[in-house]
Amino acid sequence: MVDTEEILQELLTVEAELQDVQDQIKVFLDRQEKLYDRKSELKALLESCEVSACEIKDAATGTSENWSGEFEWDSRANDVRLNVFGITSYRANQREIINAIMSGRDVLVIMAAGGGKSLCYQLPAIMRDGVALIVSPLLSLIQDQVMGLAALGIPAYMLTSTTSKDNEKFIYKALEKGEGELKILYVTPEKISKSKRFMSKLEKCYNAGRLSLISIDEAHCCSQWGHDFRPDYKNLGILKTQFPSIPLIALTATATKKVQLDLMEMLRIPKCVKFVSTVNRPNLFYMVREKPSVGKMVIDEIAEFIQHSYSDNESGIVYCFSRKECEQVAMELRGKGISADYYHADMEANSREKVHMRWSSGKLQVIVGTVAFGMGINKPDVRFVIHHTLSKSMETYYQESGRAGRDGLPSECLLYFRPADAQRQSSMVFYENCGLENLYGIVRYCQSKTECRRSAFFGHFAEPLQDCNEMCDNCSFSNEVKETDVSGHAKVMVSLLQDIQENDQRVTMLQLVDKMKVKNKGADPELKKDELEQLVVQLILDCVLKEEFQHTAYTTNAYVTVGPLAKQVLQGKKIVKIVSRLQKNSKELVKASKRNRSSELELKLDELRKELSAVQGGIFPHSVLSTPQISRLSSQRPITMKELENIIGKLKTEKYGSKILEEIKRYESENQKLDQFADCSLSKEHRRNHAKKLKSAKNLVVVKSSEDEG
Ligand SMILES: Nc1ncnc2c1ncn2[C@@H]1O[C@H](COP(=O)(O)OP(=O)(O)OP(=O)(O)O)[C@@H](O)[C@H]1O
Ligand SMILES: [Mg+2]
Repeated sequence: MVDTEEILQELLTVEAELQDVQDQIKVFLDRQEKLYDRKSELKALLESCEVSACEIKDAATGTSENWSGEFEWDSRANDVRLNVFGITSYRANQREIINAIMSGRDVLVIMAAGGGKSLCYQLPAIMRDGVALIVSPLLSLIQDQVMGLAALGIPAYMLTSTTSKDNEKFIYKALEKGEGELKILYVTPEKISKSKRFMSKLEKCYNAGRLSLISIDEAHCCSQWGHDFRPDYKNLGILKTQFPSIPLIALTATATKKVQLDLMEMLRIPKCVKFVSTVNRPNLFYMVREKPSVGKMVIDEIAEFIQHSYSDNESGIVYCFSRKECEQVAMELRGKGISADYYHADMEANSREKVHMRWSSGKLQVIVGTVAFGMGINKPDVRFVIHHTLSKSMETYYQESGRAGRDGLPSECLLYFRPADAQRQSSMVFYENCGLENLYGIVRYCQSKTECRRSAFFGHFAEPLQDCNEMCDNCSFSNEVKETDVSGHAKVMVSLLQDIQENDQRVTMLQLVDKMKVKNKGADPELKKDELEQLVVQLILDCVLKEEFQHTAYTTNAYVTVGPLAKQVLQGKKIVKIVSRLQKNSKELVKASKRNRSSELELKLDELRKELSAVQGGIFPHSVLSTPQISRLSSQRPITMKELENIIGKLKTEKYGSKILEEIKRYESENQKLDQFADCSLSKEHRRNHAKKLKSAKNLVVVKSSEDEG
C-alpha cells in the first residue's frame, strides 16, 4: 500500500522544485533578452566606429561629406568666434556642425553637457541673414541665454509669457516687416503649438526669406523614450513642414539610438547630418563615498569637503532626496558657516528665482536642491556636485552630476551612498517603466569599489571605453580594496528570511539587518551593520533576494523577500563576496582630483567680473569673463589691448579691457613690491625657477578642443 502522505510530501517537493526551476528560467530569459539588446547595441557601435571621425556619413544618401574641410565662411566664422564670443578655438565637432548648418543642411547633434552646443547654432545665427528661431524648453534657460547674448551685443529676444507688450510689438514687427534689429529669437515650444498669431508672423518672415535657421535645444524632450518628455515638443514637426527650406538643428546631451531615430522622425529631418560626440567628461572626477548612518556626520563630511577644497567660494550643488531634506541640509550647512540655500518645487516661483539668481551671480555658494533644480541651470563654473542621496538611474546621475564643470575646468562629482537610501528610492520608482532595473544600475555603480566609474557610463551609453586618467576614485585607489567571502552569511540570511516568510511575516531591509546582527554574533568574520546592509543590496542585485512593495493610504513600503536564485546560495552553488575599500581619509581623496587652487590674480579677476556684472546689471559674472578666460589672463598676463584681444576677443576687450588691464597691472606692481621685501637670500633665478615649476605643475584638464585652446 502506497503511503499517500509520502506521495503528497514528494508532490510538494517536486512542485517547489518546479517553481524554483521556473523562477530560474525567468531570470535566465530576462538575462538572455538583455544580452540580445546589448549584442545589437555593440553591433551598432562597431558599425559607427568603422566610420572615420571626419567622414560623417549622411544617413540618407550614404555619401560621405567632409565637414572639416575649408569653407568660404571660415575666416568670418573665426572672426565672430573670437571677437564676438571671445572663444579662442573650437571644441570637438563644433566647427563641423557649424559648417553643415551654414551649408543649409539639417543637423542632429548629440554632445555632452557643457560640450558647447549653443555656439553651434548661435554662430551660424549671426552669420546667416535673417532671424534664427530657437526653441528651448524652460523660461529660465531662455532668460539666461538671452542675457548672455545681450552682454555680447547680439540682438537676441525672447517671446514668452514674461515678454513685455513693447517687446512683443517689436518682435512681431521684425518678423513681419523686417524692421528693427533681431537676429535670434527664443521661444518655448508652447508658442509653436498654441499661438496661431506667432505662427502666422513666422510664416510671413519665412515667405520674405528672412528666417535663417531653426534650432531645437534640449531636443530629447521630443521623445517619449527620453528622460524628460514634454508634450509640447511633440508638435515641433510642424516647423519642417511649414518651413522646409530652412536648416533645422536639433541638439541634446544624451540620446540613445532609439531616441535619435525618434527625433529624426518627429522633427521630420530624415536626411539630417548626425554628429555624435562622446559622453565622456574628462574634467570631472567621479567618486562615491559611504554615507554615514548618522545624518549629522554626513553634513560634517560635506561641510569639510567644501571648506577644504572650495574655500574660495566656488559654486556647487548638493542634491537631496526630498524637499524637507533640502531645507534641513541647507540649514545645517549654514550652521557650519557655508553660504547655502535650498531650492525645490514647493517654493513660490519668486523665491525660487531669487535663490537661483543669488547663486548664479556668485552671492550664494551652494544650492541644496531636489531634482527640480535641473535643466534650467546654465552656470558654467559649478565646481562640485554632491549627491546627498543617490539618483534614480545612471542616466539621471549622468545628467545631474554633469552640471559640474561645463566650462571644461576640473570639477568633482561626489555621491554619498548608503544601502538604506536605495530602498528609499526603490519605493518611489518601482511603478515606473524599468524603474527598478534603472535604479539597480546606479546601485551597482555605487557598490562597485573596483570598476572605473567612467567605464560604467561608457557601458551604459554603449560607447567604446576611453582612458579615465585616474579621474575617478576606483581608478585612483583600485589596489586598496579588501574582498571578503560572505557566502556563509548569505546562506544564513536567506534561511532567516525563509523562516520569516513561512510565519507569514515581512521585513524591511533594516529589520532584516537587525535580525541578522543577532544571528551573526560570533560568526567569522562578524559583519558590521553597514556590511550587512551592503550584503542585502548585493543579494538583491544578484536576484538571490528581491524587493516587494506594499501600498498604504499614505506611503509605499518596500520589503525584502526570497528571490529566484536563493536556492543557489542555500545549496552552496554561489559564492558571495563583499568588497570594501581600506579606509582613506577624506583629504587624501580630495587630493586625487588634481584640482588646483585659484591663484591670487585669479581671485582678483573673479572679484572684478562680479563687480562689472553688478554695475552693468542683468548679466552674470561668467558672461563678463569665463573662468577659463580668467585662468588664461592670469597665466599670460596681457599688457596691451591687442594682447588682451587675443585672449578674450574684441568685444569684451572694448567693454571691459581697461579695467582688466588695470587690475593685472596693479597686481603685478604689488607683487613686485612684495618681491623686493622677500628673502634676499633667495636669488632671483631661484625664485623664477620656483615660479616656473609651480606653473608647470598646474595640471588643468580641459575638454578636448580641435585646436589648442591657448
Ligand atoms: N570652443 C570653446 N572653447 C571654450 N569654451 C567654450 C567653447 N564652446 C563653448 N564654450 C563654453 O562652454 C560652456 C558650455 O557651453 P554650452 O552652454 O553651449 O554647453 P551645452 O553643450 O549647451 O551644455 P548643456 O547640455 O549643459 O546645455 C559655456 O560657458 C561656453 O561659453
Ligand atoms: Mg545647452
